[in-house]
Amino acid sequence: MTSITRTTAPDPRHDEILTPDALAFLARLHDQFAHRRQERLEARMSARTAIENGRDLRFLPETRAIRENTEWRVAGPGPGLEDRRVEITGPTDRKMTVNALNSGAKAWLADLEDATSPTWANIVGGQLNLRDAIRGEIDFATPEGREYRVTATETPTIIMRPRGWHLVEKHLCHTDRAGHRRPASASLTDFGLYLFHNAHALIAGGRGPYFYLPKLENHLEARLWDDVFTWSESALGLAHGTIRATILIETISAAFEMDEILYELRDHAAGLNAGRWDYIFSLIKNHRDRGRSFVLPDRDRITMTVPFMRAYTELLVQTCHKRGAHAIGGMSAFIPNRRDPEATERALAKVAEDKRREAGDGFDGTWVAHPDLIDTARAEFDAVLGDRPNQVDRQRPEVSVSARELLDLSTIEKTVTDAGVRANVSVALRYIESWLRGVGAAAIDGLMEDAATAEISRSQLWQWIHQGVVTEEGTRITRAHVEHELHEVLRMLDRSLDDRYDDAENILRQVALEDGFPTFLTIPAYAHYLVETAPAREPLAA
Ligand SMILES: CC(=O)SCCNC(=O)CCNC(=O)[C@H](O)C(C)(C)COP(=O)(O)OP(=O)(O)OC[C@H]1O[C@@H](n2cnc3c(N)ncnc32)[C@H](O)[C@@H]1OP(=O)(O)O
Ligand SMILES: O=CC(=O)O
Ligand SMILES: [Mg+2]
Repeated sequence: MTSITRTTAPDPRHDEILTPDALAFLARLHDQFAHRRQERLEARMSARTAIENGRDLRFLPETRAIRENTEWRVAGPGPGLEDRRVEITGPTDRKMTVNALNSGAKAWLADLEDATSPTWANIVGGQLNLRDAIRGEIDFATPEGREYRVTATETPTIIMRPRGWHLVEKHLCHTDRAGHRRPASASLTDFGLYLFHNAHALIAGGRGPYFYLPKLENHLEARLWDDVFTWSESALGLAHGTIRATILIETISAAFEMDEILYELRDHAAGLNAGRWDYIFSLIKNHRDRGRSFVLPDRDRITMTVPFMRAYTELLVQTCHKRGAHAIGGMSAFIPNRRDPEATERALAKVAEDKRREAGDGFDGTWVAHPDLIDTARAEFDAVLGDRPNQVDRQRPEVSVSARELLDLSTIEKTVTDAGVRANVSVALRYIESWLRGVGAAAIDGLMEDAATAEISRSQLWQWIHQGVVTEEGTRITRAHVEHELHEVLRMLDRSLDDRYDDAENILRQVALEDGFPTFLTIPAYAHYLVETAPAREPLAA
């Protein structure tokens, strides 16, 4: 008998999400797909080893026919997804949920990935908030008496982003037919609970169960998601193709398989998104041992206009429109500050520039991190789209991107500065501290920081140390130098008795200063710091 078991004592409202039927659905999902997830994760390790050993990524010869076949198209937008010109992203706590629903954006990426610290309270609480929001029951008041109410006449279409395949959910355990007990897959948990509780209500409301799929590395991972969708539709009595997915192209290997990823998910795919921050992280991570030619400059110098980033976004728009899929732009990290009009003006100018370029390149919509950015982003897309809901019909036959261009860092100016090292230490440390307190997206030095941007900071530190990079000022970046910077940053912080800087420092040391390179900082950080101990073990479903 297979089962999903909770490893923590129940919280009364959590029982509305972790119902016996929902857990039984999760158990069946895991019976079907847990072993295939494991296979895909093992395949990731061998792919990485090949790159480490000098093999360059390439367009796959064995899938050439899929790329060259001009006939096939994807399902395209489901109801409520036709016009996605501005999408707001953010975590799913109750306040953010109400604010996102009132924001005026066309869609809301309700995020359990980069912007969420996966504490058990955030994960189940997020599911509760989504469930309440979809049923129009999300209004609440803070203890101080501030009331939050959904007042918008038209709320954004909700697109939920489950956690990536690499993560586990240790507060649920799956026992398979052979009696092996393992932590649940975070992706299957997030996807399964959301679909189980909300699919029928979403459809009744004229929209549907829509997902962003994060951190895919290749088309076989897309095939796994497609099989998960098809199986789940059948299990829950939904018509095949009801689920729609927008797939993030945010790993360097996925950039070589955009057509193939859309093809695998063609009955469910609505679009691709250019997830720039994880993309940069993935480029660094996979080539970290490949010598100086893969070293990148200070984080703030890796802009969207450097040639390898342009090659990636141009290819993405071209591929999407060829297949009838939406191309959705990414996140400018500049955020406004309601207490600082000048900083806000600078951020709005940066965001406008970013969105103007995306709309001009053919993207159909874009992301913003903050409600005060919506008007700015919308104006740039309105200028290009006018009354049209999207520009999917705009083909880009003139675009021709080679494998070499996706990987060519030779034309980028590679300056690393002392300030760039200090900024990476400071941002990574402060972000991890926030994440440990359960806050997965934070405004730090005027920028939006989340798990993806923090990964860039820590992986640059690792790579600069291992490649013996010397800064513009002549400092050799060694472990001792980064340790020194870490002490300086810690010394200058405003500390409080209940902050988590000691733990954050330990994590940063582990993920940036040791010889080993954890594939994601959130894996060890989650296992050691976010998992609650188990006061109760309660078998719930069979
Ligand atoms: C790499 C990627 O994956 S990008 C996608 C993942 N990252 C994200 O989604 C980040 C989303 N953005 C955020 O989380 C926030 O904007 C932050 C953390 C960057 C800044 O948040 P704050 O410090 O609260 O900003 P600020 O104080 O200016 O917020 C003003 C109001 O706007 C609300 N707000 C800010 N951002 C958002 C958002 N993304 N969604 C909904 N409401 C928001 C705040 O809740 C606050 O509401 P209140 O007046 O009721 O208190
Ligand atoms: O998820 C988005 C990214 O930029 O990373
Ligand atoms: Mg990402």
